[in-house]
Amino acid sequence: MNAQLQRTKDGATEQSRIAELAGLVKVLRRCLKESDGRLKTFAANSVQHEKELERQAEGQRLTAESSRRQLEAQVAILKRDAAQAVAAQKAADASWQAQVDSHRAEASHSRQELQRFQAERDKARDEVRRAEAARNEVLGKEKGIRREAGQQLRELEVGRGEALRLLQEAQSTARQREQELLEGIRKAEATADAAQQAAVAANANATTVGQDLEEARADLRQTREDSARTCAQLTQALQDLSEARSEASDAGRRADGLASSLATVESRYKLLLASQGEAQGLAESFQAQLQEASAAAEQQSRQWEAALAQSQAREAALGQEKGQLKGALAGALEQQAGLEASLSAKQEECRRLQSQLQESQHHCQRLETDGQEAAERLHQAQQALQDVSGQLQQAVQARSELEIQSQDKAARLARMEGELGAIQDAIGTGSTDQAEMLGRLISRVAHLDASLAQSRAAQRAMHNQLVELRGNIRVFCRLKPSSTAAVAALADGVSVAAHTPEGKDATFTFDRIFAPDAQQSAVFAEAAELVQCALDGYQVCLFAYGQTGSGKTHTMQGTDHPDRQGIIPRAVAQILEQAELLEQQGWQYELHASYIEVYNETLRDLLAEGKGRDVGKITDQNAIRHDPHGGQTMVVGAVRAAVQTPKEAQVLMRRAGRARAVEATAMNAESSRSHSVFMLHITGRHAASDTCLQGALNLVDLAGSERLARSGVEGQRAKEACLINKSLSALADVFSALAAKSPHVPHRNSKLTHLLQPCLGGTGKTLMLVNINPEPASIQESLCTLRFAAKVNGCETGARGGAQRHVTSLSSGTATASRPAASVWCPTLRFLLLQA
Ligand SMILES: Nc1ncnc2c1ncn2[C@@H]1O[C@H](COP(=O)(O)OP(=O)(O)OP(=O)(O)O)[C@@H](O)[C@H]1O
Repeated sequence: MNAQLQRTKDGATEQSRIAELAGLVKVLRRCLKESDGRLKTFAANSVQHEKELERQAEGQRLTAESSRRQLEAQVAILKRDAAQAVAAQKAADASWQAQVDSHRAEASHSRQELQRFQAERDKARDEVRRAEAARNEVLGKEKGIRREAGQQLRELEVGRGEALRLLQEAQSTARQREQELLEGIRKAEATADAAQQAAVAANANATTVGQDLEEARADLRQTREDSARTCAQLTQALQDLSEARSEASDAGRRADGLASSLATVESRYKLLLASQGEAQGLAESFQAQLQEASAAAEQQSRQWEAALAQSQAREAALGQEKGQLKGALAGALEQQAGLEASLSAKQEECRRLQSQLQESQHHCQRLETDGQEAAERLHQAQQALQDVSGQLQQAVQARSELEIQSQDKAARLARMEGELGAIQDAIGTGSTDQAEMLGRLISRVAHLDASLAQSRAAQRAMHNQLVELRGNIRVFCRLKPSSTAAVAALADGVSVAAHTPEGKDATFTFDRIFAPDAQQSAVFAEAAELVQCALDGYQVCLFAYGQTGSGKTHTMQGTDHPDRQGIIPRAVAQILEQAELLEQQGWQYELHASYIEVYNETLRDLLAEGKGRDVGKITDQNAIRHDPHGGQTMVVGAVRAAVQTPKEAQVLMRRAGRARAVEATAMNAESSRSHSVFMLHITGRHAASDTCLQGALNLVDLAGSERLARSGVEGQRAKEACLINKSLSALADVFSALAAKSPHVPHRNSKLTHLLQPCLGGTGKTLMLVNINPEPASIQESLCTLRFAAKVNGCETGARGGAQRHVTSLSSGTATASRPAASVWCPTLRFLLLQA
């Protein structure tokens, strides 16, 4: 236009200049009209932008305000809880301390008493021991004395017996001898009497013979006459006489013999008498000795008896003493037993008190830890609050900046309108300023676009911070409707109370609790922001965990009714909707879905065409392939179906639903006997920023954990149940390793954890939806589930670098795993901000 004007100035004629000027005026008018139109459009755009910005700022402010309020409420609750906990802890401490002190004093008193009794008992025992030793000594002595006395007595008895025997022998010998002698004397006397009688008879015979001789002489004379006759007779008589004489001499000899034998007998008798006297003397001496020995023995025996009596008396005294000591000992033992019993009772009580003390200390420690945690959370919350207040201030500042900018813009608009007026005025004088103004306006529009983009980037950064603040492993808990309930949601919206069979109430806190009346849409609204992260290049996993029949499939899939649709169809719809919205910003998204079943530790493609249990079975043991650069995970051999509309996704889900292993059990008429993983691979390309994002959304409906006794399954079903429980425990092991910050996380222990490794490894984002059947009959399973969920809730994945996006350069294809704060542009978030 300037050149045209210049040309006009330089060489045209007046006419042609007028014509040219007229033409120029027309051109200027057209330009003016165009610029007018563009200005109007710009003004409309600016107004729209301004409104948009205002709306965003308002939304931001409201969000920040509500976050601030929530945080303030949380802070207040935490402060109150912490104060209550500290007060309760102090009171409990004081009471326990008092109890412990009193019990300690009692225990030490009892200990002292026990020690005193033990000392007494020891003394009594010593005395008893001494008495027993003395008694044993006395008994030993007594035994020795008795033995000796017995020995001596026996010896004396033997001596006495010997002496008696000898005496008896001597007496019997003496008596025998005496009798023999008496017999001999009697015989000798009889013989002497007989010999005397014979001699008397012989003397009488001799007298008679003399008389006869006289008579014979007389007769001789007489007979001389009768001599012849008498001579014969005489001779006869002489013969007789000689015979008588021989007989008399025989008798004399015999009398001599008898006399000598009588002398012998007499000497023998004398000898015998002497020996009898000796024997008598011996016997007497023996008798005397015997008497002496007997007397000595008797004396000794008396002495021993006295000693025995003494020792018996002593023994009796000792026995009595022993009895007394025994009594005392028994008393002492009884007392000791009593004391020991009381000591053990005291010790028991002491132990109980100590354990109570320990428990209370543990409780105190727990309370302290809770307090510290609460303080930490408070601190974090305060920091978050500060952050949020900072963000709020920033937002307010941004808003005021925007307001200033809009005021600026209004002023500029006014100025521009003025300028326009001036241009219109200056139509006759030239359009140089108008052209400059147009240039300025164009650059201003570009500047406003840039500031709008900046403000959106700030919003995204804030959103990411918000999601980061909420943690990369989050746990929601949903309670199934039930007429009777042993598990109930608390009013704070983040806790449930479970009434245990022991009659206690256990409280569990999670990121969010859905009461039994929570609608599917409300559950999804909370999960939506995580779903959204998949569009930004994150590996996202959302899984439903819980006992069989607790509502996992209901939560994840729901039914076709729009109000009862579960998370999977809603997530797909949201992602498609967002992808469409982001197209306006230059993003092109591609979605591919796979639907994998893990049944009895075998992978199956639920989207495979065909019928029968073996259709889609993936036999390749290495079918799961993870991108080493943190990109998408593929299952080799599984269908990857392109998804462009929610309808297509629905068709896929129906196809998968038909193929899924479902059985009727005692707990659920349609129990899922497998884990199903809906894998949505999302690839976003942004040519202007040379960016390619690869995210994944894994939506998992786990098979229900079950106790075989309750679910009533047998055979193949029981085997299934065992494998289900095994793979669930492998999942629990992965979370335990993450919670313990173990260097090794056992992802490969089951197909399920291997498949979800990128999401469960600490670099992805995970949401666990815990489904609880609150009916009292399921309380054991509910407690197990809640405990496991609490463990998962305690997992900290920040140490592993936190969640990372997978971003590559479209031109070079090089990949970068980036943290949310990196400069690469995140495509989503407006939706999330509105949700938040
Ligand atoms: N929140 C709920 N509101 C209404 N009905 C529910 C809810 N949760 C579950 N149900 C119903 O309870 C029954 C069992 O639920 P579902 O099949 O989802 O359990 P599941 O945990 O998937 O069991 P399994 O592990 O055995 O497959 C279904 O009929 C379902 O419709």
